[in-house]
Amino acid sequence: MSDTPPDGSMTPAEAAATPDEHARSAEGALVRADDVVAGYFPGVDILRGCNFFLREGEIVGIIGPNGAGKSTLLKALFGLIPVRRGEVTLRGESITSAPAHVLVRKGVGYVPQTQNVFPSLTIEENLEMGIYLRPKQFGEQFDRVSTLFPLLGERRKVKAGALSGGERQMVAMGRALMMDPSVLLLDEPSAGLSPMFQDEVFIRCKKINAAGVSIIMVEQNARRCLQICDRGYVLDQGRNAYTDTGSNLMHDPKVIELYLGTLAGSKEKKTP
Ligand SMILES: Nc1ncnc2c1ncn2[C@@H]1O[C@H](COP(=O)(O)OP(=O)(O)OP(=O)(O)O)[C@@H](O)[C@H]1O
Repeated sequence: MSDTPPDGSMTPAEAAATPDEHARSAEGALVRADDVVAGYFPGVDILRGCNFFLREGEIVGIIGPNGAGKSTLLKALFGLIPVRRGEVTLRGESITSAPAHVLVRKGVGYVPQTQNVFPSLTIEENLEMGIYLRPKQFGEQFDRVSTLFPLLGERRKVKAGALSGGERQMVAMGRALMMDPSVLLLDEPSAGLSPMFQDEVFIRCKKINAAGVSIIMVEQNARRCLQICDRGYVLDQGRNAYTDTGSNLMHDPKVIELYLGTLAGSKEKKTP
């Protein structure tokens, strides 16, 4: 049975969030989550049947109110919490609840929101931790990552604890890139940064994506996130509420009213 009412009472973005439409669109996706139920405590489900997909080359944003389950969805994709129902696949292969080190070997990187660097280690040592599974490739990968973010090479001997929040975020992303992942999961990369550094983070994400990495990004800064995303998902109470291109979501009256709030009338900024 179709989830979309024939009277067209759903907006296109709402209709796209239905399981039926998800099943149609997610065919051949790089990462795919179907009907995922997950949580932290027995009997308490935070994700209550989430659907998600990422195509090769895309940046996909996940936005929604506080406590909607955005970070929980990333953790479920990365095997940090058990999936109680549903399936997660990578290139069609099941990775449901696979441990993080297995996913890292398969080319998935994850940057948590907080405590994502070792403050007492240098930049170089932090990046070394990112490639402990293949230590012989350290030099080659450090050079590659430093080409993307020259500051990491220039300040390689500086302790991460001495860096600004924006620089620490760069170290965290750099470390996740050391294994040359094809997919990067970013949990609120702009959190706690000043507007200028937030902008830098979004520009950096575009740069990483242009280098061939597909990105899944959870963000509180919903408007800015949607500006750089190919597609976005709005989660609410552990379920899909809306999904569409970043641009369509940004201009969807219901999404503006419910989730973009007072920012709705604000001037849009362009990402170089
Ligand atoms: N480690 C944890 N243990 C128990 N409950 C948790 C844990 N992390 C999150 N939760 C709960 O799961 C729910 C969803 O949290 P989650 O962090 O996924 O939300 P979110 O959409 O990312 O929101 P926010 O932007 O506020 O982080 C919340 O009710 C939260 O209290």
